[in-house]
Amino acid sequence: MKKNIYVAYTGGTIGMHPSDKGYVCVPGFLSQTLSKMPEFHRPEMPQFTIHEYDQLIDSSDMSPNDWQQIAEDIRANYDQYDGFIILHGTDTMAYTASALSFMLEDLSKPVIVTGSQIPLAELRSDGQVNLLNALYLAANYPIAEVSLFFNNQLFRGNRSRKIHADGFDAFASPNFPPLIEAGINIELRQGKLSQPSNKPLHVRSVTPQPIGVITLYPGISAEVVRNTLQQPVKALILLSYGVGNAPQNKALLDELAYARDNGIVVLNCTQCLKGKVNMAGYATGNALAQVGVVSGSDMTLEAALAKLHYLLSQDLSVDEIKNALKQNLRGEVTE
Ligand SMILES: NC(=O)C[C@H](N)C(=O)O
Repeated sequence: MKKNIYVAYTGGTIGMHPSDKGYVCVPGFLSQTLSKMPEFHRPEMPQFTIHEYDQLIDSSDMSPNDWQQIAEDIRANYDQYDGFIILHGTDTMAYTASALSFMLEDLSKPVIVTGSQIPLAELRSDGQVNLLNALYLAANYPIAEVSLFFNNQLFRGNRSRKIHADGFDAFASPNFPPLIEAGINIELRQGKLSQPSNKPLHVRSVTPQPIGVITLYPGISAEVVRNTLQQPVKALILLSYGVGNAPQNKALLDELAYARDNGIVVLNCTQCLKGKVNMAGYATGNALAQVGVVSGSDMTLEAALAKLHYLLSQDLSVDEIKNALKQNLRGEVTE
């Protein structure tokens, strides 16, 4: 029996067409392009159905409401298909992959997010390799989690980041090894793939949440932090230096203490690409811990933001949210 894969096209370069304003999404164009590519219809390939969304978007326009639409779409088709491919723009792909990982609880089937840097219809497109491999992996490998396939590597979705604006190696997973490497052989990282759940899929809803993100820089003033902490902000991600350090500026630390006293969660993630936060390493990091800042450990910004959206959308107290942020919910953080 051939496997049956559901392909949702949300938008993004893979199905785009040039226009006088640059690339744009054109309804029907992706399906039309694919129908003319015989390799997708070879006997070794699974069966697949393409569902193009009514509003195809550049992924810069993605919002938590769109994450919800994708999650609902997977839920509605979960029993009829063996795996799911989400075709998505690369710009915010790592955010969507992270968000879906939290929203899709108890997955037992593969959900692979992919796209391309050059449209599928163009010469030298990377879309052919990305989509072909994603379909093949979804049909033949036991991937029971949300992952991201790009440039012959399958990454855990909530560990991935876009690291190259115009290269084919656009994604990396700086703090976690790739789940699968697709070379001459397809190599699985033993013990790294999540185990399939034996419970039914549970889709957790996410509603858009007011979350601030501040990158620390030399000379940052307390006013910048104060302005970001204005109502209705519920959480702040602080992209700190190195292992989680910040200037020992009293006015700035007072703003963070204000956040703590007013139920605003402050999460400390490093602005470094690799490694993790350790607020016990230096006095400058310890000062943050003293004012109630929570360690984001080795979570990516994308995973941290998606996790906060997810947690703030559930019925949880501030303390419960702070606790859950430190826990490994979907493989997003190293314990
Ligand atoms: N390569 C791409 O898909 C980039 C595009 N701007 C998008 O994110 O939709």
